[in-house]
Amino acid sequence: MKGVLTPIEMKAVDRNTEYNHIPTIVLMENAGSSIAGYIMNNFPDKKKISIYCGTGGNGGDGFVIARHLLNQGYKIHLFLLSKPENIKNKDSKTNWKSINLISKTDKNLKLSKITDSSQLNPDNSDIIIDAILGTGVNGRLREPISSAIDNINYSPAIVISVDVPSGLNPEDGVVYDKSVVAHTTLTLHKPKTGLKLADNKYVGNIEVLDIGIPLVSEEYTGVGDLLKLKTPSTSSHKGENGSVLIIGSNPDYIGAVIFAAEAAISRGVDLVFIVAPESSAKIIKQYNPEYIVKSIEGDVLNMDGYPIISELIDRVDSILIGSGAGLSSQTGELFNKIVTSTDKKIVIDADALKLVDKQNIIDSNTLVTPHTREFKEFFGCDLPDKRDDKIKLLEKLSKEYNTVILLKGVVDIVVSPDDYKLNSTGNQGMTVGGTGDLLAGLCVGISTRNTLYESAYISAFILGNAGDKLVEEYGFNYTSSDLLKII
Ligand SMILES: NC(=O)C1=CN([C@@H]2O[C@H](COP(=O)(O)OP(=O)(O)OC[C@H]3O[C@@H](n4cnc5c(N)ncnc54)[C@H](O)[C@@H]3O)[C@@H](O)[C@H]2O)[C@H](O)CC1
Ligand SMILES: [K+]
Repeated sequence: MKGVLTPIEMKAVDRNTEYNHIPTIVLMENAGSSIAGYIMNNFPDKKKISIYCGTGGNGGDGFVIARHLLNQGYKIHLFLLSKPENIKNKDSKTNWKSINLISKTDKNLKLSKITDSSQLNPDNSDIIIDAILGTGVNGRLREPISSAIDNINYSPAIVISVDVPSGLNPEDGVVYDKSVVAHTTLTLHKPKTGLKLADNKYVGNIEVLDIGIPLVSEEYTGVGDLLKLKTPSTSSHKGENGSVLIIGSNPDYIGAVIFAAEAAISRGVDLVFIVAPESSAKIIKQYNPEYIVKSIEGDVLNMDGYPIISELIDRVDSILIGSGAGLSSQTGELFNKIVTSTDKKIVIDADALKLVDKQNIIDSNTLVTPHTREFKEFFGCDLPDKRDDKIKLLEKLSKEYNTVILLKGVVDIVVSPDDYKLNSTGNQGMTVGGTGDLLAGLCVGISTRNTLYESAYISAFILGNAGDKLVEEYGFNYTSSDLLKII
């Protein structure tokens, strides 16, 4: 598992936790109470505390912290840096209502709604808690947040930032406008990449607080991972939303490239080029006018097609080789030439796994998608029985051959040189022909805008999920065409 997360990876883990039946308000409660616990353990005697709150989840953490510290006898002045109706986050809204109610009854809590910076006065509390902005900050800091940050930075108080110092970019750690200068940053669940990249002056010492997110939310795929998909921009022109080249098929089997092409198109890919032997090219062309089909002379894919292929490689984002290509040595020569002559992303699937020499992928940017038997043939070694041993072996091979490995199985194991993820969606109905081509098509389609690693585990999740939906309706005898309709 990764030690630091980008904000979007954190959001995905958050969302996966909800998918794993833990409501997000529980995470906010855990965040707030663990931060309050840190304050009580480290500053037992500091009794006057200011908490500055924004309108998102970070602010919500602040409301929870106030509630817990009040119970420990602290005097709290809570500043909401907005009108309450601007609080969008549903969990923050709930905690706002509660802390607002408490302020009517508990004399140790003073609550101020700051809508204009003129309402801010020098802050002489012992401790200031910065719960203004966390991973959701974007753009120049608006008022009164901007002045509040100045106020905080001028004060002599010990400043504790919740999750991220407000104003610091949580991804790259850059201060584009201004940021709170924190004595300590209490980051939730895992450090965000920005904290590690930032000038330490802003972050102070980093403490990582657990908030009850189970390992499964990171180790396994979930709906949260779909948040990582780069959505096609509406104002895009043809080809901006990704273009792929699929090289496959042989006279006996043309369905593979069609399933792969349709799956890629289902992910919003604009341009699908297909290179096939002339005998199958004619039929493929008729299937969908969207395809740009180039045919190669001869019955099977061979080196005569390399000139047109290398031209197309320059025009696309990602390449898929193997779908129903057959096992002729001429095709093998072509595939090995392709993997050694471009640094574009390449998905090596199906028959290509029997034709490409693993030594040839080391300097390329590849994803291999074997099932158990294809794995043994491609890597020339057996798979251990225990899953942890499988993961260790896959991590070793992934590093050795600089490739992402999607090992298909009841639980798919996806391994990159620096991380792994498991996918448990799907069912035994998925063994029907064509599902591997759909998966490869999803991978090459998603990889036009995401990494090969993300595309592999997100594709496995999407396809398995589609299969699970079909089982509910049809039992196990569904077809790949049914799957295609769902994805
Ligand atoms: N698993 C977890 O990590 C948990 C995290 N939690 C906390 O939630 C925040 C993320 O919440 P989110 O609502 O996505 O974003 P923020 O609260 O950081 O800010 C969004 C909020 O702020 C406004 N805003 C954004 N940019 C600006 C700006 N430039 N100027 C002014 N205002 C701005 C925006 O309008 C939004 O209203 C995370 O950091 C944690 O602290 C939860 O506790 C749950 C578990
Ligand atoms: K903050």
